[in-house]
This record gives sequence, C-alpha cells and structure tokens, in this order.
Amino acid sequence: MTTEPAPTPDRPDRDVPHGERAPDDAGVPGPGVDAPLFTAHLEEGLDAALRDLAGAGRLLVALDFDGVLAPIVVDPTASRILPVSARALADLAVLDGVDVVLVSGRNAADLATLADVPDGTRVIGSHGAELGRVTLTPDGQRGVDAEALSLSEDQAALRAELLRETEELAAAVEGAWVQAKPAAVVLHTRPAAPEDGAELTRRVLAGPAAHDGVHVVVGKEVVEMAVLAVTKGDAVTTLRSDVGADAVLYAGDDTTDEDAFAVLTGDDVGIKVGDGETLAGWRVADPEEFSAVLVRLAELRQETSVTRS
Ligand SMILES: O=P(O)(O)OC[C@H]1O[C@H](O[C@H]2O[C@H](CO)[C@@H](O)[C@H](O)[C@H]2O)[C@H](O)[C@@H](O)[C@@H]1O
Repeated sequence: MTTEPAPTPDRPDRDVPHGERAPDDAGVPGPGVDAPLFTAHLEEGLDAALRDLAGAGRLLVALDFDGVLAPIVVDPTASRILPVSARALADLAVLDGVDVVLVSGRNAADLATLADVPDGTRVIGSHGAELGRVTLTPDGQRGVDAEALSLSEDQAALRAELLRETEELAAAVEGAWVQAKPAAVVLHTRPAAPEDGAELTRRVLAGPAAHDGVHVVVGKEVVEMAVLAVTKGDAVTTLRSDVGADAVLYAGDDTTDEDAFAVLTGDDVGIKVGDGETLAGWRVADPEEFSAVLVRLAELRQETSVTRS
C-alpha cells in the first residue's frame, strides 16, 4: 500500500510525488455517492492488522480530517470528505462497540459542517481544545454541540496580537492568508509561490510565533500558532479512556498527528496517509487509498458482529 499515486487535478505534484500504479492496483473505486462498497486489496499485513482490530471488544476509530478523509485542496472551505469514506464511517458508526471520532486541527464548528458524518458523531476540534458532537437538523443543517472554548485574558490578548502581527506579515505576500481559530492563528501559504511562502514562513516563525506562550506547529503549508497547549495525543488518550476502548485505529497525514501516533500501544493500528517520517506502523498513499481501509474495517467488523451474535 505504499505505492505512489499519479497526480490528479486535486492532487497537485507538490503535495504527492509522481509515480505509477496500475488502475486496479489498490481496488479503490473513484469517489461517487453511488459507488458500491467493495472488498479492497490491501497489503496483506495491513489487512491482517485490520482483522485483529475488528475483533476488539470496544473499538475507537479516531481520524484526522484534512489529508485523510478529505483530499488536500487550496481552499480549506472547499474540503469535502470522500463519499466512499463517508459511507464507510456511517456503516462503522452503527456497529456495536464502535466509536467513530474526528480529531482535527480545525475548529469544531467548521469540522462538523464540512464532514459528512452521522448525527451525533463526536468531533475533537482545535487539536483537542474543543470537544463536541455533530448535530443535524431534519432539513439537513449541520452544526456542532460543543462547549465554547474559553481563553484567559492573557491568552485572548496574545491571540489578538498574533493575528495582528501575522496579518501584517502575510499582507506582503500574494496568496498568503491568515485564519483566525478559537485558540489559534494559522498562516496559510499554499496559494502563494513556494519561495515566497517559505520566506514568509521563516519571518512568521522568527516573529509572532516566537512570543512566549505560543505553541507552534508547522504543518502542510501552514504555521499554526496556538495559545493553548493541547495535542492530538492527549485527545486520543482521553478518548480511549472515555469510551473504554480495547483498541484504537488512528489515521493522520500531518505533523500534529505524530502526537497521536505516539500514544498508540500494542493492539492499536496507526496509519500515516501520504509521505513523511512517521511513528505510525502503516502507511497508505492518499485519502482515496485510506477509504479502502475504512471500507475493509467496516466489512471485517460486520463479519465479527455476525459471528458474535
Ligand atoms: O488536523 P487536520 O484535520 O489535518 O487539520 C489541519 C489543518 O487543516 C486545514 O489545512 C490543511 O488543509 C487545507 C485544505 O485541504 C489546505 O489548504 C492547507 O494547506 C492544509 O494545511 C485547516 O485549514 C487548518 O486550519 C488545520 O489546522
């Protein structure tokens, strides 16, 4: 499952390296709401690991959003979960003893609105600072039921200062923009020319990001500056104990996900989506290939449930 995919319009060269793969190599269908569920041809070792995972008494499926469930795109508001993954998550969520949770750097409200996941699905936003559940009205309006994140006066002042300084620096670079999140400020450089984006990143790291009390993460064409010290690793540890999980599946694509991979233990499965160094035990090439993992896990868990009853 480590084959490198050929680029597509939504998957430009600088996100995923060029490579070759026979069209039917991974058994992954193209995205489409009507695509049938299928048995994917996963690497044998990964398939065996999923089989063991599917047999866990209580299974926590904790997943990053961007780059894992939704392909990376230039405009974050245009991100969408792949329909095959959405269906597999809906299938998993109704199975006995399975908890599906999204764990993202996005704020919880954005995440709940963008991710096409079942009503009541737990969402962990802002890298663990926000906990909530997706709400869905009868007319299809998505929202989140989450406790408002609270900052101390000092933290709120620091966030405001970070926003001011980062916006001032970003204004000089075409395409760069700044996202204000409840407990963080994020510099986005994906739309900028690569060399301008790299220079701006250096300036932001040396400037606002260097203030005391700022927790900095450099991710995929983003510099995230948070005023709260939370990690996805803490979030997964808390979730594991909250739901009483016997085993965890965690999948992520970016640097912040390494904190979550670091807290996985014996019976857990960690899957890195895409390139880059990782603590995860397994790797798939992209969100399309990851959708095959979810479909397979749902299938195996269904078989396990039938055997149990
Ligand atoms: O923890 P995640 O769910 O992976 O969220 C991390 C960041 O995701 C978003 O940015 C990333 O995805 C964008 C859309 O594909 C892309 O344009 C950007 O370059 C990526 O870094 C989101 O906008 C950030 O706020 C999240 O922190």
